[in-house]
Amino acid sequence: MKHLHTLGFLLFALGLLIVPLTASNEYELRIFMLFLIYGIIAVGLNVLIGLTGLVSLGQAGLFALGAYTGGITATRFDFDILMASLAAALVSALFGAILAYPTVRVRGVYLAVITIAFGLIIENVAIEWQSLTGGTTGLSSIPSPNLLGVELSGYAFYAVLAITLFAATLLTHNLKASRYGRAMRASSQSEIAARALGINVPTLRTLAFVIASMSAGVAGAFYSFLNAYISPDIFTFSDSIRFLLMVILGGAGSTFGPVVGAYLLTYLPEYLQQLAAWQTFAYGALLLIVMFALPQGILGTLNSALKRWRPHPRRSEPVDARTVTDTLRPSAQDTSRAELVTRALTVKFGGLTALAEASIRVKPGEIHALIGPNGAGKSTFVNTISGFYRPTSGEFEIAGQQLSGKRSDEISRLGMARTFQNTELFGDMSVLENVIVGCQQHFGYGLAQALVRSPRMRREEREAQRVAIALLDFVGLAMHADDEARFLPFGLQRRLEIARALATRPRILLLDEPAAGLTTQEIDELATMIRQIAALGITVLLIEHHVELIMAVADTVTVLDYGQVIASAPPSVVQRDPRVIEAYFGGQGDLQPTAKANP
Ligand SMILES: Nc1ncnc2c1ncn2[C@@H]1O[C@H](COP(=O)(O)OP(=O)(O)OP(=O)(O)O)[C@@H](O)[C@H]1O
Repeated sequence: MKHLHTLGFLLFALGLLIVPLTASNEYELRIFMLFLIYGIIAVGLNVLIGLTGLVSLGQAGLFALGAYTGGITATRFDFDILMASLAAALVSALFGAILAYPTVRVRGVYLAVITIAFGLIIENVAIEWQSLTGGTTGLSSIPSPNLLGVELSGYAFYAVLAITLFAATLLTHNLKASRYGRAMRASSQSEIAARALGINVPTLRTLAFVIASMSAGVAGAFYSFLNAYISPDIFTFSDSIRFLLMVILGGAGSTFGPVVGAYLLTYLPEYLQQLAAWQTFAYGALLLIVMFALPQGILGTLNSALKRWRPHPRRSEPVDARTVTDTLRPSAQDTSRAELVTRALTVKFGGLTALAEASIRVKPGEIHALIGPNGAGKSTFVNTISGFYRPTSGEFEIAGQQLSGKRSDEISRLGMARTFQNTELFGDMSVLENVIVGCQQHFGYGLAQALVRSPRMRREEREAQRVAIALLDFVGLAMHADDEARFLPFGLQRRLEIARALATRPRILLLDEPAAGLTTQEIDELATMIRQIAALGITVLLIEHHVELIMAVADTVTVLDYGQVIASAPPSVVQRDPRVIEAYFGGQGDLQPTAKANP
């Protein structure tokens, strides 16, 4: 795929060089320049839609903001094209960040409505703020573009647009292949898993909004120079839909998809002009047909076909067995740092007390099982100490460090990793990528380094790959490294979740019902793996119903009933504790491995 992308960029550059030469008149060149401007919007919007999975129907508003900022700064302050587009980028980025704020709370259709409202507000402000925008008459006499005092002729302006689109495509391609793009894709597939791996999802979404807004803003400034005139009716809601369609039609998430989409949706209306009254109908019908036939968009479908057609790469790199130990041990070596203590932890849901003053001490380096009948509060306990629920009262800490009140991503970065009762993998990503997302919190490279693929970025990515392969080998999945995670059998998906959690280099690993749905042989293998993990110095908190597994591996068992801790002792003691037997069997039977623990 890497070589295909290089070839793609070469062909793209060649196309951008050759096409303007084929333009026989100024009109044709202008249409091509319009495509470049739309391409810049679509490429930026692709970061939002294709990577984070969020939808904006307000891009025309941001495009207008950029156009007015560019037009006003050029006419009033004599800004050249560089300064005007920088100003437009800044203003739109600011509005993009504001627009991103609600995304922390809402998604899906609500987010779409908010972005529509934003677009409409901008359109109306452009109409009403006459002294600045010229109202419905618009802003005319925008000077022809100049760069550092040199006027840009038709072809020179074309070159500026072409270079910008090429650079935007390259930068977003680099972003996609970096920790940022990977984290964006991960958070769109499972937000809770992303948070549990230390990813700050709201910040990431804000970044995607800002990138999409900046590119719309810059495109807007270019547009004001190309048109020399702007008015509110140029930036309508239907333009927002067109920009969205460019991304979806071309292939959301693919590198060149938005460029192809922008090309088609710039030229299609032109070609369809001959159909006179049928133009809009034909336009809509064509779009419908393409979307039905190619739901992943043109390049998205092509990419999938290529993946199927190409022989599946198998990793043959030798796995360095020491890597797992080297990676995991340093973080867990100082075992005193791996103690988890909760004090009178209480969680109430309305009138229901799910967890009642639960005080539990998980000693460093031990395998500590948390059991209890259905509804006892185990999941509530796990979700609270991993930062997904806020405790009503009480506190908890790792190695003396207070964690109550911290977010799930912060808790993950402080050394607590978890798996989920219902596996939460990033299904569309490869098995290897899933584990690399886990490694990411130890990366040091920043956004600028990601955008230019700096040597540090490449070094850290290579190192993460090495660690991820070693971890996959550890859980017996190395040969599946390049498979898509969703195609793994269930038992292997559970192992992948463990490898991914280990990639964060945790001090404490929470395993939430890891044996659920596994065969007897898989459970035996899981027991061995849990012991190996504990041997590395990592404290394991195991929430489980499977009594055999608990008796086989646990050093201590804590029993919850109606949210209260009713016992905490070695397994042999707990299984004879009358209170535990009462909780499970109403006073009859005993908690032997053959007994069913989850009635
Ligand atoms: N988000 C929530 N809102 C309201 N009530 C909840 C919520 N989560 C859990 N509960 C309630 O809290 C109690 C404890 O539930 P919890 O899921 O923690 O138990 P559990 O021990 O994990 O059960 P299971 O073994 O079935 O997973 C239950 O009565 C449950 O209905």
